[in-house]
Amino acid sequence: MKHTLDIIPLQDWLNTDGKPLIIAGPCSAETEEQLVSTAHLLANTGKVNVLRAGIWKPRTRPGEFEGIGSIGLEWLKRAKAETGLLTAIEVATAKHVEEALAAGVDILWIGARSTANPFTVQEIADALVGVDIPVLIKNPVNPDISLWLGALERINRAGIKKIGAIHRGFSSYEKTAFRNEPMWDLAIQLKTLCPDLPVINDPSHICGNRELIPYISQKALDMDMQGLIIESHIDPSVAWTDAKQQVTPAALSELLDNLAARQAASNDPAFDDNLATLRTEIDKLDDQIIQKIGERMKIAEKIGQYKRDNNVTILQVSRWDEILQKRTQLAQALNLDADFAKKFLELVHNESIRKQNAVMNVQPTAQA
Ligand SMILES: C=C(O[C@@H]1C=C(C(=O)O)C=C[C@H]1O)C(=O)O
Repeated sequence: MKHTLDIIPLQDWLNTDGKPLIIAGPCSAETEEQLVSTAHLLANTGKVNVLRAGIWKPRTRPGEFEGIGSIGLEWLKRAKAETGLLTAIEVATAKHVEEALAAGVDILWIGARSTANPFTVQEIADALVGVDIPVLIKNPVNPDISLWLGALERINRAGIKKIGAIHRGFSSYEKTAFRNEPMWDLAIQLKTLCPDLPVINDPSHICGNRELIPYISQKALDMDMQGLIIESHIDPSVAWTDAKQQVTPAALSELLDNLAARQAASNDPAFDDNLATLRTEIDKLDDQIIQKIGERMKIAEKIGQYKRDNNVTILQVSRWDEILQKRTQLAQALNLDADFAKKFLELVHNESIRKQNAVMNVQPTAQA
């Protein structure tokens, strides 16, 4: 099902010359000198559209640096006046919104912790009624697409049509190479539900370290995302926050140069022809896969009838183990990922069990 947000497309409110939107700047505004000099270096690359800076920082523990506060807005004004860069900051309360608007900030974003809290998002939405300013909404910390959509809807209902989403990854219990798990499938779901919604990737917060940023940035462009927000500091080694994930403006410039720009479509007719031929093959194979799965389920149902007539359990662990082992081996021999093969087989097995259960046992309807 498609989602109906009333959106003004990104290219109608921000000209990026057909290139991805690049937002860059320090995690936190620390001093006037740090912010303004970083802004100049970023502007001089000619590759940055918007200067970002954290003014109020949501920190996990008290006692850490919680942002420089309102004075930082004056520094941002100066950076904008001197470089011509647009400016963007995070807002988390109605007061932040008021101050940001009064300071002439160009773009607001809502942070991941705020997106997770509908009261906060509503407070921000109420403060934005009657205002024409672009608002970007980061995914909530927890992998819940409804919360992300809900926040987009709240802001949209306040009359903000210049909206976008920022994919910054999700908290996960498992420790991986990433600070926040990308869980690309959620960003893909959002793009599928809201095809007109610009989605921007935040590789800095996904990675938590400089080294992985180029890889994630390229993947984001390959996922047809419209831009990148990357933390950049004049001297990351002395940054007051997120030191490990910030890059110098020079490193950012190099990183952007090395990204392969991709288009959503090609205008080469030969490419289109070849793609169409290959897609026909995929269509045929998909049809066969679904047909074969249908046939397999019919046999499982037949087995269910036998089991019912002979009072044999549905689940047969040793048979299932054997299938899992043999088919995963086959999958690997065919260059398929073992994990993928396992997940696929598990899905099929669960459905086979559901089908047999339907044959063998009548499920009572729950009383209202
Ligand atoms: C179909 C059967 O029942 C279950 C489903 C299986 C399957 O779908 O392959 C395998 C083992 C059982 O857990 C069976 O016993 O063969």
